[in-house]
Amino acid sequence: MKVVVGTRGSKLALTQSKWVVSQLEACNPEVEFEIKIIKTKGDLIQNVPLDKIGDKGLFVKEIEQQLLDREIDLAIHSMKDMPSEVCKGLQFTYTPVREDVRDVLILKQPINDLSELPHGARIGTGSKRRKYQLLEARPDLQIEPIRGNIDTRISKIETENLDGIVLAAAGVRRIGREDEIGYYLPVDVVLPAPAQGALAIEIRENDERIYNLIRPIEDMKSQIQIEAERAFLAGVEGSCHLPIGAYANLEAGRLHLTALLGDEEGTKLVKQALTSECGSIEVARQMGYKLADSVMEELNR
Ligand SMILES: NCc1[nH]cc(CCC(=O)O)c1CC(=O)O
Repeated sequence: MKVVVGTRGSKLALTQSKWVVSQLEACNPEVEFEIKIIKTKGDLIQNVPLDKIGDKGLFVKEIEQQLLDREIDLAIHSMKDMPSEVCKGLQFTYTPVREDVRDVLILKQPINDLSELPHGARIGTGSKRRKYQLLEARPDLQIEPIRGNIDTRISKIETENLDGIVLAAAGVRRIGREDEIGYYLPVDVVLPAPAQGALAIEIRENDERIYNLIRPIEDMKSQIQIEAERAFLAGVEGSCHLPIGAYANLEAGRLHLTALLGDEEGTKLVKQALTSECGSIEVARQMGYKLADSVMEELNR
């Protein structure tokens, strides 16, 4: 039996897809997996700032269409890049175990505390979530907009003479550049994006044949956390135009969900947390929606 796996062609996408495929091969020795690279619209307009193109589906639509058309059998994405609404006719399986959720600074000189960054340091990021939270901790920083894949962004430290840039730890580690991480931003300083560090395996709805190949690498704990974070995202109808963060941690049957929402200009950032007994995805989702309502209420007060 042959199974075709669709992925974007960026170094990060390919590395993580190869990692998932090697896990799947180990559990399904009788199956031949083939990786198929699919170009998306998002790959073709690398120079446009992300908040100008808005639509999150940009990096996934072509891949989802090939799933629906049976050109591929499963697709692997960064869950963080997936729109909160799942594509009709498709479903996510329970994600494989999640990487480090934190954001990091890539710096010329590593630091041990955010206060060690020079006054007025120039930090590159195109994300409002990262920008406004960093400015809350260090109002003197000069945030410069940057885009591109991870290698491109890191190279901008030199070419645009920056002191550093912000990236997700997960991506930096996956492409093997974690030596260059200069500081791990604690989640209580910069709350990560919903589902940061998590992968999504997408299949056709009710495709039991393919789902059965994936079941052995599912991770229920990651899934509960991610469902709570993505329910928050769906609840605030998250777009790339607003700073949105969410991080859920499941410990001893209790889910701690922290979430952040701000306005477009960053004049107001609301952060709230909720803790509850949680043993199922349904409860996790309800917590996400509940926190979304409460955060929106405070933002619009
Ligand atoms: N938006 C691009 C993107 N999608 C997923 C990751 C990193 C890996 C992850 O969070 O799973 C990145 C790069 C980044 O934000 O630094």
